[in-house]
Amino acid sequence: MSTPRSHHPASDKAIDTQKPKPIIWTISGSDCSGGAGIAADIKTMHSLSLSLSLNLSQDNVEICTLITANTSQNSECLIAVNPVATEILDEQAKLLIKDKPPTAIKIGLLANDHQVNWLIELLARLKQQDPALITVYDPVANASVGGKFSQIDPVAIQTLLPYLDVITPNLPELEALTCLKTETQKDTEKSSGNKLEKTTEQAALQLLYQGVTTVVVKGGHSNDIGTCLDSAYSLVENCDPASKTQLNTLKVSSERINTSYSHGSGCAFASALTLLLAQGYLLRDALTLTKAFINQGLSQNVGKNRYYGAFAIGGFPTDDRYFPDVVNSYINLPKSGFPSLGLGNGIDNGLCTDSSNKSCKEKEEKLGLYPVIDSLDWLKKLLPLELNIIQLRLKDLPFDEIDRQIAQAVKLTSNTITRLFINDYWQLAIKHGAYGVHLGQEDLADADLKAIANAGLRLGISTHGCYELLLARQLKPSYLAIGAIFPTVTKDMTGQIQGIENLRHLLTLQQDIPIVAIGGINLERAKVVANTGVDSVAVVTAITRADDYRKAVRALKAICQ
Ligand SMILES: Cc1ncc(COP(=O)(O)OP(=O)(O)O)c(N)n1
Ligand SMILES: Cc1nc(C(=O)O)sc1CCOP(=O)(O)O
Ligand SMILES: [Mg+2]
Repeated sequence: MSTPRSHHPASDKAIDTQKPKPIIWTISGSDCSGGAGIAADIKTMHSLSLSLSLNLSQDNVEICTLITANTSQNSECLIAVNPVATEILDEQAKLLIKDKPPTAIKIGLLANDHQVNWLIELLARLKQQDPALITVYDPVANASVGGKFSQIDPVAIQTLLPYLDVITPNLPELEALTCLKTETQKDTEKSSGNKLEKTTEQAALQLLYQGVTTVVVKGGHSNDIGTCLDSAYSLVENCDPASKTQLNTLKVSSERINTSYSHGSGCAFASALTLLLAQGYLLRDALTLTKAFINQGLSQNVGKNRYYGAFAIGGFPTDDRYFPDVVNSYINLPKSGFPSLGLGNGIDNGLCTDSSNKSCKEKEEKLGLYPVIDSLDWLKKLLPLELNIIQLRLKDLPFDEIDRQIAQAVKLTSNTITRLFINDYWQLAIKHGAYGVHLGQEDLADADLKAIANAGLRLGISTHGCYELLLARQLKPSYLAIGAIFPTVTKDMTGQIQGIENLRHLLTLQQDIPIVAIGGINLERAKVVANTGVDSVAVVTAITRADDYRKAVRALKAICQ
């Protein structure tokens, strides 16, 4: 799982036909009451996969089951675990390897050390055959109704860790795995959130050093009665050779949902995460969507007063209210956000000082076509074509030359209807009084957003998937760009191709911020992109490599307005 897959679940059929269905093995226990274990795994993965495709016609997953134990439990107690012999599990695995080799394996209840040792051998073999195999382990230890599922020696689990891509403990499970005290609801003395995060991080680091690639800690058992924070920790290679690795942390937080109907939510969490990773989502997006899926399920049962109700398994989450906040402490948030682009609702764009210019006074509804260009020559060619917005994206030039070109570009666009956005160089955009700045996610951490807002400049931000979109929308930018919609020759976007269906999903999270779609959009694809309802379509090569750029602009403009 270490490298993201280049395909995406929701890619446009025109460019991405006949992808093989992922095959997911679930190695978990059976819960005779049907709320958790293998039943929850199968329901979660089929339900998510079916509704992932907006036309609801494709169940894009094959699920195979290896049952580790036949448990006797109901909503009140766990009576027996009844492990299945490893000989039987091995017989099943051998049959499946020939017939249905796994894309991903979701592991739940392991009933004893024999099963752990059998699994280690199996995963070692499978990972050797297919290094891209995704393995996710939900370390089920205690039943939510009380009672223990297994008495596995923690040392056996440590030996399993190097074969796992993701482990998904809750806080008590993290404590049991690491012998480090985090903070659970059993603690009498409430300590600060900061301290909890530090000790959780330490415990996660211990597991990472033992060989698992990512630790996803579920915060459902924390002392915090107001919020529930889930975090994903992984070690990444550091560019600085002095410190070889650094800890990468993703945090998503939601208001706590109080319901007693959460039986099976841990299994559903790990199954959703596995399915989404197998479908090609990056970890950050799979985590965010899984959290939204869990919030959606927990919310279904709030206020209900039934005798028994397991976690409610729904479809792919699209309702904004279930999506978590992305927690970031590094971005300096300006309070009131950034000025709007003056679009829609008959608002004057405020750009033109020449009151006799008719087109200046027109009230615009849509941003429309958004050329992204790399020279003043292109700017001069495009300005007469009366575009609402153009971006100057200068790369690989000496700083002085960039300074000069930005100054010149601002001059050229003054007294025109064209909004000039400057890519990357926010200080120069402020210095020369450009209309706006476009920043990527990597640029955000280094930019002084307050200075950009105080100077009255508009801000556009690139996003690639729901995690980045949620993060960026907190900044209340003037527009959000979503990319890359299709593969593009202009820039390496491997692993970040959104496709049309995912673009549609992301549009449900826009919160009235104008959306620009970018990446691999040509004349043919512009129609389907515009039909999603985006406010603007940004292109590079569809114009700069067109046989006749004027014709291309006219045609694209007509589609995008
Ligand atoms: C409209 C629009 N969307 C996305 C980008 C990409 O910006 P960024 O991620 O900062 O990458 P570079 O353009 O700097 O390579 C964009 N420029 N414009
Ligand atoms: C500059 C850029 N940013 C992208 C993103 O997804 O953030 S895609 C992209 C390249 C767009 O070029 P073309 O129209 O030639 O495909
Ligand atoms: Mg950039």
